[in-house]
Amino acid sequence: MKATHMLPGARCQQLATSRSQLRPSAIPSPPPPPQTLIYRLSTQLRSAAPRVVVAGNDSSSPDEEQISNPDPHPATALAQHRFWETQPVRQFKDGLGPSLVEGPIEQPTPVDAVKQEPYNLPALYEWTTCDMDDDRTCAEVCNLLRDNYVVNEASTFRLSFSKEFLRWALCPPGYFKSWHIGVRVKATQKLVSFITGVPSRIRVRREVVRMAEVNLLCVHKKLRSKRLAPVMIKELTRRAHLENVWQAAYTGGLLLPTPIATCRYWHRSLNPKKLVDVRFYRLGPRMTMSRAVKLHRLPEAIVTLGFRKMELADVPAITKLLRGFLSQFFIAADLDEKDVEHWLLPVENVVDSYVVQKPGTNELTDFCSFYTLSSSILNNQNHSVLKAAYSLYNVSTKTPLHQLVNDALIVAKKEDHDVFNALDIMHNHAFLDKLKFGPGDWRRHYYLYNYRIPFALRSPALGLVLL
Ligand SMILES: CCCCCCCCCCCCCC(=O)SCCNC(=O)CCNC(=O)[C@H](O)C(C)(C)COP(=O)(O)OP(=O)(O)OC[C@H]1O[C@@H](n2cnc3c(N)ncnc32)[C@H](O)[C@@H]1OP(=O)(O)O
Repeated sequence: MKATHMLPGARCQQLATSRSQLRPSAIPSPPPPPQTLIYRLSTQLRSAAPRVVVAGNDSSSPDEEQISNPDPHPATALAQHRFWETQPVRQFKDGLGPSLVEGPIEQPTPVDAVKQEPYNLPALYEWTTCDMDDDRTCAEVCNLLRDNYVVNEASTFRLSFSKEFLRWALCPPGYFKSWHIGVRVKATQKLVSFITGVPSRIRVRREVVRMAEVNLLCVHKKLRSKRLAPVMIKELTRRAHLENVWQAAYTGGLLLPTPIATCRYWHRSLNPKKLVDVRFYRLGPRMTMSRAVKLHRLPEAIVTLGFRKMELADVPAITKLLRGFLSQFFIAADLDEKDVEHWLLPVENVVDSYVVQKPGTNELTDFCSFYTLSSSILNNQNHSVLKAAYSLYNVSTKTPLHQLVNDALIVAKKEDHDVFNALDIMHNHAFLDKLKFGPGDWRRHYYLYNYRIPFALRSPALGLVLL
């Protein structure tokens, strides 16, 4: 699970938004519209309640019509990548098709053959392992990210991580401290770069693969474009290999070789007035503030009988519900009870989960969850923080999905979130329009490292939220 992220893969996309009634203004200009299979298929898909999720079907080989669709990322149109062209990832020039083998690209070596020494850094810098339990180190990481992590193009918002959030995101069951990697200036000990991985199990089709979920890659603004990022990535890769982990999952807004799927953030305004004030939204020509407020008004009380906050005792039932739900996606998180306890049990201002308990019984029928991540609002006199909720996993077996998520919107609003974000993955497309989410401008690419999927997946094929 993760992220990047949400978030954070290129998190700026979370900050960009448009909607027919509320239009973006100074928010990032969209990348060129992808003339892609993914895009066309996901559009078609909205009308066609998908159960499955390969760009085509769920049989082991996609049919002719599906594989003859154009490659979403034809090699001729794309930039060269000095670093990525050397890595075990599907290259743009490989194209797509059944002749390519699905699965690991490189085979593992014995762990004792893995390079034992860290990669070289320029002489002024040194490696550090960031102990997130240590308050001072954790604060240093927060500060590095606060000043240097993802901003939107107009530089009006920057993602802002609390210590609690970082500990939740970086210390799941079985995590490796050695995967929380920093670089310091030797002379001053200032932290200037960071990258993290957390261990996870991800099922791709029928294979459950141990992976690192990589996130929070950050290089200090003054050290950009000096090829430090590839060294950070190689060092994390080396440390993952030392733990016998040979695959990774990550997301980002940058187009690199080669996404397994591309999805988009949708935004549901909870506090339209503030969102307009801080220029997250711009009112469309036929929209007034009072109409926008009215349009986005939510009921005061939740609608679903038996809707309540998740508790520790719910973990086994929720794990079962979630595993059943996730089994239908081509690629999905493989979560056990320990994972569910860590990732989904509520932590104030970090993660919220709600269950629906059938009245008069112990049966849990439905589940919804979101995490909280704020952004600093730069250069605004009235507001300094934008509080956003990000949809995690929503499972409905009895309550209609849109009703369940509407109740999540109501509780998120009560907890002072300004906006509720959701990716168009899993079954989310089924509630986005209905609940007045608007599509954001930026896309988020999902990647696998050292694992080839030889066809394009539609975003509803993804049963995996990376932070
Ligand atoms: C088995 C285990 C494996 C584990 C590893 C799995 C892979 C994990 C991969 C990491 C997943 C991270 C997930 C997240 O955290 S996504 C969030 C990324 N962070 C930000 O956007 C924060 C603000 N930006 C920065 O701090 C810097 O601009 C960063 C650090 C992003 C690049 O620094 P800088 O701008 O100074 O560049 P450079 O001169 O050092 O290096 C240039 C090279 O780096 C490639 N580059 C640039 N950005 C990214 C990116 N987001 N993913 C992968 N590669 C990236 C770029 O294409 C080029 O290579 P090539 O195009 O020439 O080939």
